[in-house]
Amino acid sequence: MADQQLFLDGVSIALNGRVLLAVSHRVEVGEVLTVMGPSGSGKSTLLAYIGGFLDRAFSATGKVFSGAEELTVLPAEERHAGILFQDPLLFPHMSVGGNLLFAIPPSIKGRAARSALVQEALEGVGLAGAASRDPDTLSGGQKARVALARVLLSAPRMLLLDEPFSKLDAELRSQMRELVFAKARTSRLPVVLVTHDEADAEAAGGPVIRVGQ
Ligand SMILES: Nc1ncnc2c1ncn2[C@@H]1O[C@H](COP(=O)(O)OP(=O)(O)OP(=O)(O)O)[C@@H](O)[C@H]1O
Repeated sequence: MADQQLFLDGVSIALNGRVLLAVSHRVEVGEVLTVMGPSGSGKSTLLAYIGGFLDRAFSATGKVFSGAEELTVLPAEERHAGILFQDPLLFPHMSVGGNLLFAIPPSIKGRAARSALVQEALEGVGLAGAASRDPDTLSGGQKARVALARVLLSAPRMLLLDEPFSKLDAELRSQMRELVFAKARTSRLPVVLVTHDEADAEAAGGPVIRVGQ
């Protein structure tokens, strides 16, 4: 289901009768659309609308398409949005491999096939051999890589990034950006990135939308 452009068709989101943001944009495969704006301007809310988990406090109009398919008529679990937040949100009671196995769609059967996908995903983020590790023993940067591997294994149609680099120090941050954007290109996924950091927008290299100004 990758390889589909993401189309935000006249999306407008309001809170208590006031429009927070309005966006119309086609995000191409491998492209990163960066959304910037002050705190409270509705950036995370836009990702929630795309992903299908908008809180009822908001009212929204406009459609979201993945290729020709309208997502806004589908429940969140059928939209296949891959989301990364500030926090990697790994399950602490599972090994790294367990966290990754959990994300693989059930349509992929067979223990050996699933296990091979986990190994491949870990190699792809520079963590070969980490499957048996306990997430609590990983550094912040390593956890972020596991979260990336996990979201890619879930066969998403797009990546929605809610400040996923903001807790990393400068060097890790720049490495992680490059890795995420490279994976989006090779996995043929459109990306929406929410950030406060101009350097993120620059590294993303795509269009930038400024909201709440
Ligand atoms: N569940 C909710 N019910 C009511 N208001 C909410 C709810 N969630 C967020 N808000 C409000 O909606 C507005 C937009 O919030 P949102 O989290 O989208 O902003 P943001 O631009 O992502 O901010 P930040 O940069 O601080 O993460 C804010 O004024 C926030 O207080």
